[in-house]
Amino acid sequence: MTDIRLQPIEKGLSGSITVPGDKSISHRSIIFGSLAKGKTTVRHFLSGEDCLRTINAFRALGVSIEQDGETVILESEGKDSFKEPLQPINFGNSGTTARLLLGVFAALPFHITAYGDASLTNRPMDRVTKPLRQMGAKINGREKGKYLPLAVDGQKLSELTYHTPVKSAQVKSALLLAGLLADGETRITEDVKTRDHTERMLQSFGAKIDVTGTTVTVKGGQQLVGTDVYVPGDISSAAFFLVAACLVPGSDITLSNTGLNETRTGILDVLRDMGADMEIKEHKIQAGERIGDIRIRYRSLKGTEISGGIIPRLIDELPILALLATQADGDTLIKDAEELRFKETDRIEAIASTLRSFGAEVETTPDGMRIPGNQSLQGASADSFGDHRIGMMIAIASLIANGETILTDADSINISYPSFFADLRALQK
Ligand SMILES: O=C(O)C1=C[C@@H](OP(=O)(O)O)[C@@H](O)[C@H](O)C1
Ligand SMILES: C=C(OP(=O)(O)O)C(=O)O
Repeated sequence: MTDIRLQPIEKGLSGSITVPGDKSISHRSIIFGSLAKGKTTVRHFLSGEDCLRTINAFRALGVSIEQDGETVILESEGKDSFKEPLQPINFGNSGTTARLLLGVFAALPFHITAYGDASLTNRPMDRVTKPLRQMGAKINGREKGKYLPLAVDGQKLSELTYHTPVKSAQVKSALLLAGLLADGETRITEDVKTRDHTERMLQSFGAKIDVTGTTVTVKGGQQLVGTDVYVPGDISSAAFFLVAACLVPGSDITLSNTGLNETRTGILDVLRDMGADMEIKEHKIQAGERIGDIRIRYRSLKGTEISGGIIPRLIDELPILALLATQADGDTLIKDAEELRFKETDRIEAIASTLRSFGAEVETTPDGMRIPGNQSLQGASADSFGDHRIGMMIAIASLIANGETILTDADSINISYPSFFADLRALQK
């Protein structure tokens, strides 16, 4: 476990970078490329630990996957060419790998055991195992299949019509994947629209789906066809530098080729609402995903309320937005974000204890927190708790805290952003 010593910076961030590929889209490119027949070439793939778990799982099923840095080439004959893995599959720290692959494994004619690290072993899987069982899936594990490790006895699944009670793109995606491999027509409805990369990528791999409001319908038995995927920069990674630019006076940075899918751009709406000085140049659509450059310059911001339908559009950005809130003018209130309690850590508690270790005041609630603004931060010794987003939040806090900060367990950042410190240094030149 690496500890890193960090100092406040004296001048604003400047320059332009492209952050690594989107984590959600990178996972899906491997899943769909493996299920497809033919060759799939993925460019600007995120080589973070989570996405490598997804690659390893499909290699264990016999798919040929070659990775050369940010380029991944898959050659597959589709699911009928998969073979039964002889060893348990390790999902590591990755909730997305676990939930989405349970949807796939449930429909394959194999016995597969899967496990994860200590954090993932405590995250709920029944949000997918319950509806998958309604389709006929046979999945067994602790507490009636609530937690990993899980043993899946793949079956021919039947169609499902389901209104999901959790605001989760992982649940929706797991069920759409199972539906694609099942008989009949599967129809998933959610209360609030969550990220829709699965829907977009299914179509770019040649599947026909119907999206009406917040209901997605997929017919089973459609064969996907390999294609080329360019993965946009991950807005959830860009978020750390968007906020850094709003924290450090004099900053003027551009994050080029960033994903602008509107199910992910809640942070841009919040920054605008807080008064940020931001310009967006949208320039292309790749495989159904919008991409553009975001230029942001320092300006002092005001507090806001973040609640309701915007929450799924910025769920992973709440740690870094909470840090920003400590520096805004006025209070910030975060509500309806109970899903934060089911991430790599209980992020409501992890955010609050991290900000408190920097000397800030935070009041937590069951579904969010209230953060007063205009607080001064003191350098701290702060642990990432093994949570990559908390680790990066600590690193950005150190830029404006008085004195030295020691980030312990910095390695967790490799989960989603292995080049984080290199990119931060590039913006400090
Ligand atoms: O579908 C995905 O790729 C993801 C969905 C979100 O999780 P939930 O579906 O649990 O909200 C998000 O927090 C996670 O980082 C990635
Ligand atoms: C919650 C996250 O990921 P996952 O659920 O895939 O572990 C995240 O990246 O913040």
